[in-house]
This record gives sequence, structure tokens and C-alpha cells, in this order.
Amino acid sequence: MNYQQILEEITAETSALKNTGKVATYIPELGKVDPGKFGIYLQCTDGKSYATGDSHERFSIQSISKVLSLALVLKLKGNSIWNRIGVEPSGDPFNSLVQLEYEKGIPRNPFINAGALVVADILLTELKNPKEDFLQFVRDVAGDQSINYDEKVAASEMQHKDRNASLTHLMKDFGNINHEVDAVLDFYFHQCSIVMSCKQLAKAFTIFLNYGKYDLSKEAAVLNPMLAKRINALMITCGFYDESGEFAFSIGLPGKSGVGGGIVAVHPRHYSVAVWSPPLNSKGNSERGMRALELLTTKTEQSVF
Ligand SMILES: NC(=O)CC[C@H](N)C(=O)O
Repeated sequence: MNYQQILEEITAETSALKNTGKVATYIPELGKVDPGKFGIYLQCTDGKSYATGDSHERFSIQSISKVLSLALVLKLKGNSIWNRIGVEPSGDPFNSLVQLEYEKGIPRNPFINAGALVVADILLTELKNPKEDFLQFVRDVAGDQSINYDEKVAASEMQHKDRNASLTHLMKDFGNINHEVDAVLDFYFHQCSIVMSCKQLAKAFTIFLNYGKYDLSKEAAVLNPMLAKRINALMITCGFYDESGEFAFSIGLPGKSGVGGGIVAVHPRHYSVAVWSPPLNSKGNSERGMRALELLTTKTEQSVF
């Protein structure tokens, strides 16, 4: 398979499309990003990698961090977390409050904001130095010690925290948040503010390949086979909020998006892939990124279906 040629075709074909998406501005720092940026990085299980465009440039990973925080909390706590978070798609936007009220403060899944806020609350209990320890985990799985938080983005989110603060207060009232609301938000916003390139993201997501046994740079596999299987299942059912069905339908891979315009997807036997294009569709997912991944699974005939 000539992956490099396929990535170049995808870059050319998607650049010719009219992009109707909009860069996220509800976090003002994110609104400063150049909407024309585009990159893809594909990491194959045979160790080879392929890239085009701005694939080495770092951007705000935002909700992609929810997969990494889930991986860490599952490693530390195992299945005991599932009495505080569900595993069903929400069918609602990522920051919706409606289900939380009638489902008594138990978030539908770990990839909507409410679920990731509960994960952050658990990690605050489990980690000695939460921000340092989480960053170290991300650096280790990506095999790159230069990865960092973007303090400006974290501060920008804290200034516009009202929606996430509402989610956290409501869950605290139901007894599903143990720490102070601002402490949970500060940790969660830092997770979202991490800046990584497509290359670093594709490398980090190799922990979900080959039932957790694919190991790029680590001495021991980070995830056991059951955890890799389950996190991939959650990515395919819940990774794109109320567009998860559409992503499975047109792309057919487990994956996760973020409002920074990044998407990471995994073909458990063949590759991990990260794509970045900041303009978002109305569901908060990268418009050109979705199109690029649809072309990738169509041209390679490699999706999980
Ligand atoms: N979908 C996202 O990427 C949202 C993450 C963002 N930090 C928020 O909480 O609103």
C-alpha cells in the first residue's frame, strides 16, 4: 500500500473542497489559530510512518485529552470507575446539561465534558501531583518529553468557565464530585490545553493498537488487552458526541476529536492517524479532518468494518 501517495491525494482533494466550518472562538485563545492549517500523520504497526502538511506543528488537543485521562484512570482504578460514569453514547452536544439532571449526576460516558470532569475528580484523588503526573503520562505514551500545557489556553478557559462549572456543580450536588469545583476545572482545563502535533498524537495513540501490545518506545505495554479493547469501543460509540454515528458510518474507525480541530483515529490492526484542520462543523468536529479520514478509509479499504 502506498500510504504516502494516498496522504498526498487526500491533502490535495480536501484542499479543493469548500470549507464551511468555523474555528472555535468560545475559548478566545483558540480563535487566534490560522484556519488554513492542515496536517496528517499516519503511524503504521510495522513501525513506518507517513505525513503531509503541518503534521509537526503543535495545536491545542482539547477533548482528545479525554482519551488519555481515561486511559490513566483505568490503569490506576480499573473497573471501579464505572459506578460514577456510564458507557453509552449521549446523542447530545459535548457540553450538554440536560441528561445529567434526570440521570442523577452520572455522565453518559467519559468523552463528554461531564464524564471527563468526573475522571479529573478521580485523578485528583489518585495522583500525588495531578498536573505533573498527568503530563508525565502523556509524555511517556507519546515518547516525547517536550510536550507541555499551554497556560494561556488553560487561563482563557478558566475565564469562560460558566458552562463547565455548571456541569461540575450539578454533579457535586448529586454527590458525584468530591473536590472543590474550581480545583476540578483547573485540572480539566489544563488537560485540554496540552499542545501536541499530529505526529505526537499518532504516536501516543499507538497504545490502542494490537490490543495494547503494539509498543513503539515503551518497555512494557501501557494498557492491557481488555483496556485497549474497551477504550476503542468507547471511541467508536462516543468519540464524536452527537456525530458519533456519522463518524462510524462514513469513516468506520474508533476516534476522538477536539475543538482545536484535531482528530485522532485508530485502526487496531494497522495504524493510528492524526489529522488537524481548525474549522469545525456545527457538531464541534473538524470539517476537513472528517473528510480526510473518510477518504483514508475509502482509499486504503482499511476500516474496522
Ligand atoms: N469538545 C471539546 O474539545 C471541548 C473541550 C473544551 N475544553 C471544553 O470544555 O469546552
